[in-house]
Amino acid sequence: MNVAVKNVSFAYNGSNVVSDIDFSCASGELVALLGPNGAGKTSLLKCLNGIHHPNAGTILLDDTSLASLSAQAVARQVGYVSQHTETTPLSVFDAVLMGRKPHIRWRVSHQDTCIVDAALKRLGLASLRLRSLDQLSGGELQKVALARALVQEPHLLLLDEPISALDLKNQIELLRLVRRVVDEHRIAAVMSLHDINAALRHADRILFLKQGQCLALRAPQEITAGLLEKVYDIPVEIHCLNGSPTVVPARQ
Ligand SMILES: Nc1ncnc2c1ncn2[C@@H]1O[C@H](COP(=O)(O)OP(=O)(O)OP(=O)(O)O)[C@@H](O)[C@H]1O
Repeated sequence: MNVAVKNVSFAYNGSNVVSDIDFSCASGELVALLGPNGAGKTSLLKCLNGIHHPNAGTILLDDTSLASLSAQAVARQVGYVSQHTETTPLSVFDAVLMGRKPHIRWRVSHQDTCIVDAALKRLGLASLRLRSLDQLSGGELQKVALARALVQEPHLLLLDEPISALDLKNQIELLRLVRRVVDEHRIAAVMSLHDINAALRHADRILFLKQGQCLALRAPQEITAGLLEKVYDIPVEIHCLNGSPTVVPARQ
């Protein structure tokens, strides 16, 4: 799927928190959203999944306006991993199965349960299959949320800080998994992150937001220390480590 965001603005109570954002994300592309707290990353992601309605601009999913699609049609195409996962007494299996809802016609099929089991295995959640969500750790919940979005088989995957509660191994594995899904299934993905180095390693392009505005949209190798200083108001250095640009705090 190709996604085109054209001059999108969004406001809470009349005050813009996303202003005139313009970018595209092609099939097979992973765009990272970076920026300080409160920059508008979550608000922009919620515009992309139809939860929020922009007060200006348009979002096109393969030339179809998102605003013209029913909630069901959006759910068939767009998967969303939110920043906060609700804990309910549902089992892990049932919670992930809910991701199949947009595709289920009359009843859950054998194929649906196979897809769910495969996602649980892929994310290392098989042993927690029957555990209640309210008995999971924050990191396990984050992986359940990704599994639910993956079984939806979306054409556009939206991820809001998907690694914030994960340990190092799980962070690396989850981002590699997202990268693989994007590459293998040629889906488009937009992911907000606070880990700049993870974005540099995994994203094709990075959109920097500050106070709701796009400061830059660049490929990882085009990012400069000056740009990061402008975004985060703190001096940094970029060094090449194992062939990848890596950001560290500037020596004082
Ligand atoms: N429901 C709301 N009503 C009013 N203002 C809100 C609401 N939700 C968020 N905001 C404000 O909108 C702005 C953008 O918030 P948003 O959550 O999109 O930022 P973010 O970049 O995702 O932040 P973070 O990195 O801290 O998660 C912030 O100033 C925030 O205080």
